[in-house]
Amino acid sequence: MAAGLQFSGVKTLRPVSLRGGGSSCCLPVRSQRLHFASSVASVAEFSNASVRSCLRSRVLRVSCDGRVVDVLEKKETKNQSFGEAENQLTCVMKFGGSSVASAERMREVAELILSFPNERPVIVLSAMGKTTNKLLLAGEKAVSCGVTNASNIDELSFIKELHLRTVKELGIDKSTVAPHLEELEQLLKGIAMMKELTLRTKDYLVSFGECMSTRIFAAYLNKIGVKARQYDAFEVGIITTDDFTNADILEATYPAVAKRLLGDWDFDPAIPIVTGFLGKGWRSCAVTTLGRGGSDLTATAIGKALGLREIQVWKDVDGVLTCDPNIYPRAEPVPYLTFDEAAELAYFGAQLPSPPPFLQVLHPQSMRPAREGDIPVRVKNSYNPEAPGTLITRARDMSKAVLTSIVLKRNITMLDIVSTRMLGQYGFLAKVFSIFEDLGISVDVVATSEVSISLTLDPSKLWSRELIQQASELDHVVEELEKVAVVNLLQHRSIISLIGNVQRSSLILEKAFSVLRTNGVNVQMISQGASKVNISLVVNDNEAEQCVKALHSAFFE
Ligand SMILES: Nc1ncnc2c1ncn2[C@@H]1O[C@H](COP(=O)(O)OP(=O)(O)O)[C@@H](O)[C@H]1O
Ligand SMILES: N[C@@H](CC(=O)OP(=O)(O)O)C(=O)O
Repeated sequence: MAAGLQFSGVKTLRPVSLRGGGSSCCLPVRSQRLHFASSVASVAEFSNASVRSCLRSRVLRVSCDGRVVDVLEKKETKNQSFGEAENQLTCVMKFGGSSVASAERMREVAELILSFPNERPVIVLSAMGKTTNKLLLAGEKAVSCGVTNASNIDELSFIKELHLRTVKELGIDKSTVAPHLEELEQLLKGIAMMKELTLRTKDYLVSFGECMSTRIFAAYLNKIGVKARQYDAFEVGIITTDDFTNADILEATYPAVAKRLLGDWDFDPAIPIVTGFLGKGWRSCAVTTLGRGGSDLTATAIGKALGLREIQVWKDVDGVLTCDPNIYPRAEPVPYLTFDEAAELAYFGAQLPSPPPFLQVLHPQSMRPAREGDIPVRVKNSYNPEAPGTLITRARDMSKAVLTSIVLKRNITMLDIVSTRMLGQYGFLAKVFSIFEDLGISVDVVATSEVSISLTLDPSKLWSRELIQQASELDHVVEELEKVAVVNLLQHRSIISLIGNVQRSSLILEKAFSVLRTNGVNVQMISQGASKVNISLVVNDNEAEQCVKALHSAFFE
């Protein structure tokens, strides 16, 4: 089991009074910590100021067998802006790759953080600029370039140059990243020698991006007199499944992260600078990643773990927009969203991770921890902090809401499955879905009649596999389905998701179909999910962009 799951056995010398849920009790802190580990609700109790002030006393570190290892005194901290130890961590601020792409951007981000003197944030960072894409490309080249050429891979030179230039321009020590760059080169040589890049190695390879950006930023904050402490997510308690390149965060993460970050903050306050995107596989103990764009999920998971007031995700756009600005530049910011709307938007907005560019506004799973912890998420523009951005909360005034956003998911595989009537209706549906379950493939959009099912396959589960494996898996699905049905595999389809107030579905559909008819587009499948915020339409890939533009004009302009 991963080390982050274990409790280190930190306890205070005296009992504390803990109030929460209307009752109060008096227990040694060790018991409280074990108690809060078993319940997320108790994390909020742990954040309680009265508990904290008691915790900031002398602390015993004890070994697993109960021996006292050392006694720690809380240090007095002279901290420029985040000074008083009574002050607690207030929010998460996550900055994506575009926000920390250069030394200049890092300076601006530091200024931006300091422009909120009342906040004591946990900072989550992605890799600088396009570092993740470059690392993946370097890994792919290493497979076939030969050991002697591995050091000369263009992408490696680019990454070295970017990081060394950044530390130089920020006036911090080269040693902040030099050992990582050295190890990265060795890793690429290893890949070249093995002529193989496994998913596990891929995750280790890309982790260098976040490991370096956070070290640079923490060193820079310390240099300008703002006390900061760097954390690697895989050391801090982000525990995941072992699904390399697309891992899920496990429940054990929340108490583990709270224990580590709150414990350190209580003991010696310094702004935590945490690597986004990364985790630690609970069985393998190896570095995992949460899927492309996964730093958003790191941010919301930390927000939930610490029971913080707000989670801010800072992007290069003025918030969540009415559609992808790369498809239609006249897209406009959406001021308010519910978690449900944002989750659907993020899920159906997820793009193929390769080839680059790879642009999605929010990680598809990122709303889950925020919704579970009921913590507002604010999407802001780090290039334009004045813009109000988008506020995502549990509920919002829907009385005037019709359509909120239009989302396009391209390159989808659709299956038309018509029963051969060998099975009854129940047996047919059950058989079809059991085939998907057995093969570990999830389904996105479904429409059924008595004897047929049309569905689209969730590409994110397929993306994490090698291309050749994807093709053989699709063949396998079709082969299995053909035992009970006539199957038509349709590729190059797109899902257009209309996110909004589905209470007004007739109005939305009337308008949408009028636009599609005018544009001569035939919808091949339609589904209104139980979520009540999303109507999905499937069209041909080559018609999809034109449809999104026309729908945007009709609904928003
Ligand atoms: N509906 C949408 N609203 C806002 N941005 C979107 C949307 N759909 C796609 N995008 C793209 O997502 C990008 C997200 O911003 P970015 O700064 O790249 O985030 P991060 O660095 O956190 O991944 C935008 O630049 C934009 O191109
Ligand atoms: N660096 C990772 C994780 C991430 O979240 O990045 P960004 O916040 O720049 O999308 C990626 O590119 O996928």
